[in-house]
Amino acid sequence: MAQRKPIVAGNWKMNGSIELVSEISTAISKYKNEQVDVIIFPPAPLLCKAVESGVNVGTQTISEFDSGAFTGEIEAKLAKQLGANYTLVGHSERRAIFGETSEIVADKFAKAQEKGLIPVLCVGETEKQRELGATEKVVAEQINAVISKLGIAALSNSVLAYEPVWAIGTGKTATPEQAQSVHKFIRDMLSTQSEPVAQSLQILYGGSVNDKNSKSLFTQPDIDGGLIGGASLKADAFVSICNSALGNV
Ligand SMILES: O=C[C@H](O)COP(=O)(O)O
Repeated sequence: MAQRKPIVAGNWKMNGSIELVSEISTAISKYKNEQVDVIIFPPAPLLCKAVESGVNVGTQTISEFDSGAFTGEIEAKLAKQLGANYTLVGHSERRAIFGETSEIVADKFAKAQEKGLIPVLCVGETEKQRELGATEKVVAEQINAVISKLGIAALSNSVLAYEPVWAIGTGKTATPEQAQSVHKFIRDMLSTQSEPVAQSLQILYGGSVNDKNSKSLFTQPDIDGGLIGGASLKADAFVSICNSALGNV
């Protein structure tokens, strides 16, 4: 089986402060040469502060357009120049609140890669969709929107995050077995198109991950770390989650 380096990513959403950048960057500086990649996704106004602090940084979304009359948007080329290395695309809050369709998400994914950012493609089903037994169908459609536009090879320079919408910010984490089952489904689905891409792709779990449940999630064979919301805003909890990705908690 391919060795995949774990990633622990903190999505601050529209939270945080200059002080928090300083606190978290100090707390996670010890992971620089460790066997885990730690990435912070601060709100856009904190991007430069976060880069200056020395942490590995991504944006929470990116425009599918090049520069121009797009008030409020984040340009991929500029984000890269400023020091971002990653961007989230298709987070469920962007899909649900800001109307991003899977086609728009695929355009954003393409623009990110074109400008040198690594896209972290977020996918996941709602509670209703899970109840209807449509989890795999929904996740497959969200991933296939990118593959149809760019081909399977595009996924080799990206990260995937499975985030069941019902588990986000609710305290209702998927069980390790539930999460592993969807991660395995994704890897099996991709392996029908490219075994090397399927085996090397890092697939993160997100949804109410905390310092108590991270280890049992991260030790699942197809879970390669986490995309952390609320718990990434607390230095102690976030450090503990990073440690569990290293397997030393
Ligand atoms: O991007 C992160 C996810 O939305 C998870 O958020 P949460 O850890 O607060 O549930």
